[in-house]
Amino acid sequence: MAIAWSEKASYVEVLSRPPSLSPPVILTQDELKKIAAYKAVEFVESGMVLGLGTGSTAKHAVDRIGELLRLGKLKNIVGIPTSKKTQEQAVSLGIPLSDLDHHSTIDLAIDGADEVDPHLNLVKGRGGSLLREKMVEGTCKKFICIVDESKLVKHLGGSGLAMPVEVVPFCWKFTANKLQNLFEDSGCVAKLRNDSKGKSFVTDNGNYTVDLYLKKDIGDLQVASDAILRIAGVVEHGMFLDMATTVIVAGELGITIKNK
Ligand SMILES: O=C[C@H](O)[C@H](O)[C@H](O)COP(=O)(O)O
Repeated sequence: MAIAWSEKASYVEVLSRPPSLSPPVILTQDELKKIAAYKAVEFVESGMVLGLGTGSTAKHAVDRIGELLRLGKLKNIVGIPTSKKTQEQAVSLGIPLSDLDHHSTIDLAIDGADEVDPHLNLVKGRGGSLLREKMVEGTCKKFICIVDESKLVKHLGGSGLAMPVEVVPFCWKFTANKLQNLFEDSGCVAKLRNDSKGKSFVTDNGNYTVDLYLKKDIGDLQVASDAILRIAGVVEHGMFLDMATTVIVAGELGITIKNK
């Protein structure tokens, strides 16, 4: 049975719905993202230093944190945003902000993902952010990843969708060719990402993004990660290996919380 959206509650955790209640509404993907995000925010406590993620799922979590601060249900939160966009959102919500230079230990980070494998490894960056996310989420005590169930995969990178790599603009074609050749056996095609105006997409850090499209999965992820990072010109890639401590999945049958 599909999860039902309650008009009274901001989210619901139901596996079935009493027949006496009004007919359930099938949730949209965005509503599922919101459910996962709100669940994650239940782990936030006053006084925490929080990594604030980026993307359409993380946006719901940041909104919720802002709301709880405004209502006085959370106090003394410091947010470390993982992108300029999240920074703007947090500022608009009145969330006090800092950065890694001033807070090198983060209690909890909450962020979305593009793919999640059964070992809680992630692909991130299809929305344009990955480097700041990796810096922030790599230094937190707990990293809760929030997704709707469409993000679950058996193997990272095998979905035919982009595996993002942030590269320096200098001779990006050279770097893209190196990346494509590295994964030749997986039928890799490396493409520079463009923005909505058809110009090279520029990250928050002034870099470009090369998206790797793979026909097969890339085998051992740690080996692939190390090989990518050895290419001069690569800044960082979107595989977040062994980083998420918890993944909250919202789906048709309710919420699933997977812990490392
Ligand atoms: O670049 C974007 C980030 O890594 C996002 O967290 C990721 O793409 C998931 O985004 P969304 O929640 O919008 O699906």
